[in-house]
Amino acid sequence: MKIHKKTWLALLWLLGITLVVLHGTNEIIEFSKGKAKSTLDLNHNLQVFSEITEHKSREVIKRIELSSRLLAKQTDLINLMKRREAPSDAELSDYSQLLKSTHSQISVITTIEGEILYRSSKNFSLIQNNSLSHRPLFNRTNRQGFAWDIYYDIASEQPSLLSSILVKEGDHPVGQIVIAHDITWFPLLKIRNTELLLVNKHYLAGFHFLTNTTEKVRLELTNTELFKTPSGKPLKNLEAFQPDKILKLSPNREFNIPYYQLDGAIHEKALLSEAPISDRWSLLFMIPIDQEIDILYKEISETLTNMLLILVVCAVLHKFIAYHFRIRELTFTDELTKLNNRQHYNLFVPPRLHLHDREKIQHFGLMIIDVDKFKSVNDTYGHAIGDLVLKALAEHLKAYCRESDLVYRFGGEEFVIITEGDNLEQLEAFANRLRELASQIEIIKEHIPEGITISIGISLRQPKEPLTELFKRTDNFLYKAKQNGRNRVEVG
Ligand SMILES: Nc1nc2c(ncn2[C@@H]2O[C@H](COP(=O)(O)OP(=O)(O)OP(=O)(O)O)[C@@H](O)[C@H]2O)c(=O)[nH]1
Repeated sequence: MKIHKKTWLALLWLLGITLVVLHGTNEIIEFSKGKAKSTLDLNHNLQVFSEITEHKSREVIKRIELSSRLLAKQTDLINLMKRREAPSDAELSDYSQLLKSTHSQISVITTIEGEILYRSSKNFSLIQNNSLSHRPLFNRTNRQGFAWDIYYDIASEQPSLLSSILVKEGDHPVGQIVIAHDITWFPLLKIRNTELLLVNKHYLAGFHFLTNTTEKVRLELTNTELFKTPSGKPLKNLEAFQPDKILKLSPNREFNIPYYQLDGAIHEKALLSEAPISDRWSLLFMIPIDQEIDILYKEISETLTNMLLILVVCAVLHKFIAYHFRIRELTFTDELTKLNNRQHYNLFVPPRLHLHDREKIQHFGLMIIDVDKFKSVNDTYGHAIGDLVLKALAEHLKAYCRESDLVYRFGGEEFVIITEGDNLEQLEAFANRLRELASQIEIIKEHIPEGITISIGISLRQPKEPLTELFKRTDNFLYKAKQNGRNRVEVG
């Protein structure tokens, strides 16, 4: 079963969403952040989107311009011929150049398939020559004959004309033969047949012209007597058509139809009319058409749909991830200091103990920090200044800790730091530096001239020691620091 690429895209995003929802781990969140930066960059996507659209639109405009020029040229030539004037070589060469400049890569028609626009009693319809539901127009292996594609509708006793023939290469329409009655023979011989059969890029204009011409042809030919056979019998099932041969006919030659099928029998050299072609068929020409503009429009609309889909998904994911990060922030962050909170500690610290147990980490340290006499700070300077102290101290701790350290506000005026790799001496020295510097924090001293002091308890985790035990032991050292006069560090 072929899965559409949009479905893949949707599945991929769905997988992403599921991963983020199911595993709110750091890694996934960091990964999502990275993704958010690249693929979810709305501005970038919008820019790409507008560039594609602009590029495609420019192409369409260019093709429409060329198309109008070609159409104008064709109309000029037709008008010339209507006045029974021969176009000059220069004009023909212009036309030829224009065709050349507009044709696509296909340079030689290798196969010509017929597809026919024919009029039954009321409607015009398209018959594909390779369609099973219709008989082939052109039977290569058994060439029964070729003829103008004239169909006599016996039921209605009305002659019908296969008024135009679409020439295709594969599935690609490359030209359209239009038979018109009232104008002189288009001097196609001067323009190489292959050029006429080439794809040009002007489907819209070509089609417009074609439809008008076809309708005109239809109206004119319906009223003629052209469709009677010499014997006066109606023609029936004239099937085959060879555009290249028709193009080789010259205006001065008889319009000679070698074969046609009449009532199932093959009649050789039967003519539609004894009259020379110039009297009977005044115009036969091929209008190269191409659906490229149509295809471009389709491409644009597909691009639009795809890009819009991506943008919608991006927008939804943006919101989703933004909410996700916000919820995560609210869950794991202390609102006042923006440090990690106790929930974060409960969730993310225990897994780290495994590393210590497996001796992947040599030292696992815990530090509990408490602001001394914080109650009196609040009482003396007010709660707002108390908050300011907590925020400033949090920044101070964050600034002096390593990236790998985990810094927590544990509640109230109590902070916790988890360290890895430092021995007790190193931790004590670090804690003392923190303590000394805390008393000099500028912003605090602006409000509290004497500054603040902190007390710190430190422990290193013993092998296999539960986190709660470690915390209790460290808290005892903090208590000891308080007992021993505050503004000091106690280790154990
Ligand atoms: N401004 C402010 N104060 C807080 C906050 N959380 C807790 N507190 C206050 O912090 C004070 C803690 O006081 P205590 O536990 O008595 O301890 P202390 O005054 O620091 O004394 P020692 O710890 O013994 O040095 C209380 O007055 C709480 O109201 C907060 O978020 N903002």
